[in-house]
Amino acid sequence: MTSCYYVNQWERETYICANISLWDEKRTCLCCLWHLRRGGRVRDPGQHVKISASLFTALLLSIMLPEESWCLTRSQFHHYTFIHQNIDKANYSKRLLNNFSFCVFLGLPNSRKDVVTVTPWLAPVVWEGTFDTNILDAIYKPQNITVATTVFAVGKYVQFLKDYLESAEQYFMLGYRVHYYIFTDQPEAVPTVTLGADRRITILKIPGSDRWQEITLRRMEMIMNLIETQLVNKADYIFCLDVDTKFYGHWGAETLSHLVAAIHYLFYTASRDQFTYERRPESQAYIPYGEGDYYYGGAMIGGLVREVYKVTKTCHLWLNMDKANSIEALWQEESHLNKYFLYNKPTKLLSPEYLWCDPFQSNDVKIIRYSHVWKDVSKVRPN
Ligand SMILES: CC(=O)N[C@H]1[C@@H](OP(=O)(O)OP(=O)(O)OC[C@H]2O[C@@H](n3ccc(=O)[nH]c3=O)[C@H](O)[C@@H]2O)O[C@H](CO)[C@H](O)[C@@H]1O
Ligand SMILES: [Mn+2]
Repeated sequence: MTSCYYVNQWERETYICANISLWDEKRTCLCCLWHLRRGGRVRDPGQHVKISASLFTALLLSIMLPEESWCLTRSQFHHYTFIHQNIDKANYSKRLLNNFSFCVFLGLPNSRKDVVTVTPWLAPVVWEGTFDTNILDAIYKPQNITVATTVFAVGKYVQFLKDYLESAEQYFMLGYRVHYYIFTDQPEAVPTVTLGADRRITILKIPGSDRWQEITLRRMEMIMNLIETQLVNKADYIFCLDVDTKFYGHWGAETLSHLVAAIHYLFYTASRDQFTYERRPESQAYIPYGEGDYYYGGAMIGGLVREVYKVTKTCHLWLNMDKANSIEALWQEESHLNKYFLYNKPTKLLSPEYLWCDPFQSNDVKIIRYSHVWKDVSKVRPN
């Protein structure tokens, strides 16, 4: 057993990281090790603080930790996530809630051996088989949270709304308070969908556009404004989603975290130099070859409202800077999001189960939860 423990103030999150064997030998926090291995510098080494042995031992014992790498994220918001299979559920969460104001995320290297379930910075990657809905619901439901979602349906994309909404009513955050915000140039075309208890829709009228790139780009600014004017203190979490999509399976509390990104279905096995990042240094979205963690899809951004606010504000700023320099990133705001997530690591990643595309198939993806429907772009896009 290790006798070495640090609280690592790294990126804006606080992690407690431990890997029993690595720590015994090297006395180095895993996050830093990862940076060192990649030729980078250790960030803020002065901020590594030892926590008390008794707290650490209590944590280890209380969660019956397997001797593997794991990570805890401290939360000022007092929410707790625990993902593990072999524990006495009720007893566990009670003990944890009583003893620690920690939000525990366990990337479970053992639960799925065929896919990557934890990132190099020790954020979990959510796959089927890595979480327990009963535990998560027991933790989140009493907190009475509100989950906002935004979706844009401009021009011919209003045709996707019906399936999007009806399927979300079947699978998305069931049992939680959900507030859909629909941005559209045709409020009258929003279909009437029967909503479950505690779920509602707000329609926001926005101008149309004759460039699809413009529509997708403008989302950042509009979501930022929505958060500023309507969501602060009204919603806890937010998911910003594409409309040309459908839910096919459970999407629940396992997706909640500070900052959540989804791995793009085309790139989850690709190497970083194959990622379609923006490669022109003139753009604010520029990521050089040799850098990058994952390629994230632009069709899903999630997390605490205040975290997503920062994403949209930063991307909006970068988009404006690019515009002033007459450059548009290769994949519009998706390119900027990828840049943002490179320097502000998501605290949770959703596997491609949560951002799939209908015609594709994969052995790793045991269940498709949310997917792009096939669209003939020449028929639905204005240009
Ligand atoms: C899987 C995935 O991550 N998809 C991303 C990808 O292509 P996509 O092909 O998925 O982009 P898209 O055509 O679906 O456009 C993104 C979204 O903008 C809205 N819209 C777009 C056009 C229009 O005429 N009306 C309208 O309402 C709509 O909500 C749509 O879902 O790249 C885009 C930017 O280049 C976005 O980052 C998408 O999220
Ligand atoms: Mn789309």
